[in-house]
Amino acid sequence: MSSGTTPWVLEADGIQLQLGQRRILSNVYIRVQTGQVVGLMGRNGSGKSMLLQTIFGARPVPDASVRVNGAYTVPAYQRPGLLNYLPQAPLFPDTMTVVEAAQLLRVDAYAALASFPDLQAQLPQRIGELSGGTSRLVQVLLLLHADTRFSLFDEPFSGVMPVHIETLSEAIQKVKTRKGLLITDHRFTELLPLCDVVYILHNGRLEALTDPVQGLRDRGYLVN
Ligand SMILES: Nc1ncnc2c1ncn2[C@@H]1O[C@H](COP(=O)(O)OP(=O)(O)OP(=O)(O)O)[C@@H](O)[C@H]1O
Repeated sequence: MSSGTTPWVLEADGIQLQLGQRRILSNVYIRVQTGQVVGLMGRNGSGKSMLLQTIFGARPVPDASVRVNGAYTVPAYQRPGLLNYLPQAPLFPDTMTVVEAAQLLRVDAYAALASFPDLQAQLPQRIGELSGGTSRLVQVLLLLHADTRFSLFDEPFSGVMPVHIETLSEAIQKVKTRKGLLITDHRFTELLPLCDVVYILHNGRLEALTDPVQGLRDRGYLVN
């Protein structure tokens, strides 16, 4: 896939979400473009997953505007080749093999796992037979290499061992030359160096941090 010279821009605007008495998202605006990794930070329960689900289109909310290159695109998942989404929960059935999952996404599994030779040996295995961290890593790699303009990842590093996070981060850096990535993860120290833009979600409001490290320190997300 080639994104050409003009970047693609994915924007979500006016996102409001109320669950019971609680306002989860208040008039949220977020922007991701191809060539960027955008980090979404926030405390447990701040609404990060809800926001990703809303952008993807899995959670309809009133008055939400999701636009691609300025054109209204709701639900975004219906537009072929636009975006994919890794939820916190497993994406594929346990009985599916890694090869079958790759075929479903039209991904060359061998190429997608090229940075992880040990994983290539597990291609014929059922996803339910992989360890938790390996399963997570495989899912992230397959979605990362799928032919979409954008990928939305909800906790891609969850359960993945540090040395693999390092290799995965290198793969993300390579892929972002043709993709826009919106990533939320609590592994701030691993995620931050990858990010071109960092947003923080707090009390329903989304704020872009001009100095992400200092901004996260000031808010008590980073100790040092
Ligand atoms: N089905 C539901 N009904 C009511 N409230 C819900 C429901 N699902 C989630 N919530 C609440 O919505 C809020 C936002 O949840 P969300 O999963 O988006 O948070 P998050 O920022 O992704 O958290 P985490 O970092 O722990 O994954 C939480 O307070 C959660 O308790």
